[in-house]
Amino acid sequence: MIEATGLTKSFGSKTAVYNLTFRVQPGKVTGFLGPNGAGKSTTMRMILGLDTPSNGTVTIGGYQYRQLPNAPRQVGALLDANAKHGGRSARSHLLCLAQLSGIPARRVDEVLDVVGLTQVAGKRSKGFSLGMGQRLGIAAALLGDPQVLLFDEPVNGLDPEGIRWVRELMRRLAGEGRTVFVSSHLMSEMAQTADHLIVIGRGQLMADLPVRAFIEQNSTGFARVRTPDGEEEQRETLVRALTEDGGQVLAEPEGTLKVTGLELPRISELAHRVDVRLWELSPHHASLEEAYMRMTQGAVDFRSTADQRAGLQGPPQPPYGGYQEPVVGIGPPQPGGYPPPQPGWGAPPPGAPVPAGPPVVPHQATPPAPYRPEDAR
Ligand SMILES: Nc1ncnc2c1ncn2[C@@H]1O[C@H](COP(=O)(O)OP(=O)(O)OP(=O)(O)O)[C@@H](O)[C@H]1O
Repeated sequence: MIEATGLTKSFGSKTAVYNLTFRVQPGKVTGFLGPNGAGKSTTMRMILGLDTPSNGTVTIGGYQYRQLPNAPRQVGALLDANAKHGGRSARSHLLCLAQLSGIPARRVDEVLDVVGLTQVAGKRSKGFSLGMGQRLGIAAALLGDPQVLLFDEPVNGLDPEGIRWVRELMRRLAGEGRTVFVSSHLMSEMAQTADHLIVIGRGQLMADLPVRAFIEQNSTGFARVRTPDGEEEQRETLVRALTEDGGQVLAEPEGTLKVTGLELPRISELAHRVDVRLWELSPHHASLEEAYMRMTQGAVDFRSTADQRAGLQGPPQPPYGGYQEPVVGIGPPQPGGYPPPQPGWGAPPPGAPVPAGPPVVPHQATPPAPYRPEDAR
């Protein structure tokens, strides 16, 4: 198990990680998520003794990494796939690492096989693609057959087949009872890989919970409704009834309606009342990606703006301005697609985990601007 308590790291006046407390349990894949610059790599480096915490502690199996007996046999990590001598072949790179850690040389061929690099084992790694480099980094992490594994963005540069392979590998390693801690930006990937999530923003803990609970607590449910095709009047009648009853209705390109703010039985009742037949009425949840975006929106360090093009003339427009997602509701259609979020719609629902607030413990480090739920609106 990995255990962090009050973990803090400052670089000069920059606080990269602030007061992080969490546990990473064995037998599970724990996803470590956060926007760019959130502090994921810094945290992983502190776990591995590569950075010294400014405050707090982090241990693996009760020991700080540097105190761990025979650490390379207990902990394997992929931090930076480029951290290798490009002039060496994949095999000799791994052989060097094995020798340094007292690992038998035959293990090198085993891990090359596991990551699918046997055929290029004699080639210099500087000619490797990003994906091959990632595979070599994963091979190095597996060398000591460790019980604890840390992977920083392991699917970076991998093609879909490679991504699936990493996913299966992580699941298999956790299934063998190992502790697997993996950072990623890809929520969709984590949804399929992780059992548990630790989410940070601006170095602070924002969520620590099972994937399923994360989705349930952070996603706004919605109903998808379909009225008989070609019966526009029926559809308009239903939209009016739903919006008058407090629902928000969005037309989807496939002809269905996305309804929020009303329970399914209520939608059914209203449809019955206005005599509209339904071809579909189904419950849905926002994806993990949507929940994550909403949670971390206020803690993003890097934001893009629309390209103003310095007054340059834009490319020619299609004659009718291109496709715009229609907005259904009473009144004239609004420009720009979806209407603005309503109060309580798109914001974290009641009961959602409250992100780490202002510090309670006096501290030398300057906390980063605390995340405020209103930032996400
Ligand atoms: N050695 C360093 N010196 C100064 N600042 C640093 C150092 N290492 C990290 N930082 C800063 O700390 C913050 C956290 O960086 P970190 O790399 O841990 O984030 P991350 O979540 O891993 O980001 P990414 O997903 O983009 O890799 C960033 O603002 C970064 O610029």
